[in-house]
Amino acid sequence: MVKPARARPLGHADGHTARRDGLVIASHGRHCVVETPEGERVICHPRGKKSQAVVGDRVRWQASEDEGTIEEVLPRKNLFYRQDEIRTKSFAANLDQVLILIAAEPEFSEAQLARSLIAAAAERIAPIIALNKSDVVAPFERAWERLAPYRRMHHGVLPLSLKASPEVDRATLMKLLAGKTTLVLGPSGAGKSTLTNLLAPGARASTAEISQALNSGKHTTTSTTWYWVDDERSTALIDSPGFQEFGLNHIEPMQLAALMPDIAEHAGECKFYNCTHLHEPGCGVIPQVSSPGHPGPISPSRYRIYGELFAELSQSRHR
Ligand SMILES: Nc1nc2c(ncn2[C@@H]2O[C@H](COP(=O)(O)OP(=O)(O)OP(=O)(O)O)[C@@H](O)[C@H]2O)c(=O)[nH]1
Ligand SMILES: [Zn+2]
Repeated sequence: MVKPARARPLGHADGHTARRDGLVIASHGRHCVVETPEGERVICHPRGKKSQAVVGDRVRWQASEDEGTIEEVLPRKNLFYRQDEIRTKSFAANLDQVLILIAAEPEFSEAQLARSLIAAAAERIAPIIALNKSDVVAPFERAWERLAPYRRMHHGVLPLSLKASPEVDRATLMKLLAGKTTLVLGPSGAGKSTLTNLLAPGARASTAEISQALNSGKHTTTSTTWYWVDDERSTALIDSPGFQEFGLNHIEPMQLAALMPDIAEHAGECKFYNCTHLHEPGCGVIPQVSSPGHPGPISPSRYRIYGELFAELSQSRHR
């Protein structure tokens, strides 16, 4: 329930109200919803630029009139964001992991998948890749095949069928998610709402309520929302749109190789310490790229994505 906080003086005789702890569970434009340790929800505004908070932030806030003011954003463990030419957009803070949900259909974009993995790696956030709709057999087989390079990486790929085997999938997911804060990302139609409804059945009603409170009835959607999976409030999912446009402008081109595990594995074998792995003689990466008649550990698609991103990030830096 989103309740306005009452402006009651808490503790201080000099008239100041006390600062209280809170967790940001939704944000929209400049205001956000803060949840107290007791589970009360309060609409808050930042005091200034410095107290601009994102979902997942731990904050100190103070009750004012009928709402609240964020006085301080506590230090973040990480901040997951994307950045394009125009703006930086934060997804969420203080994450334990990112669950990237794609599906047999609609066909997923490997470039988008790679980008989100790079963004997670840059913030040292562990990724889980799940491929949904295993019941749609032929498209699933094609998608599973396309994911071969990702299945070989440390995180692997988790097959799901959220519609056909919800109970089995719920149990599998709960083992991975229990006690953690997980950001769920994925293209439209992959099954994000299905997953959220399966794990946090009250989620839809709670979003509707939050959106309404934040927008005072206007028909705009909340951008990012936090859902508790359990009554004890130890396991959380964060739902966020924006998988489609995953700008990585905050990443240096020379950082890229280190953020792609299959390329990083061979990037230490290059002759030049500042090798871009694009054309240099003595490069340790290039000979490892698989080609017809020359199988190798780096898939051509991953290497192509590396090259495209390198060019994109170099260009955006030279403007
Ligand atoms: N065949 C099949 N369909 C599924 C499965 N999981 C979800 N779907 C269907 O896929 C469609 C999209 O699922 P949603 O959960 O709405 O997807 P979403 O990612 O939330 O999509 P947006 O709301 O557009 O972001 C729905 O029609 C679901 O019923 C599955 O395991 N198998
Ligand atoms: Zn190299």
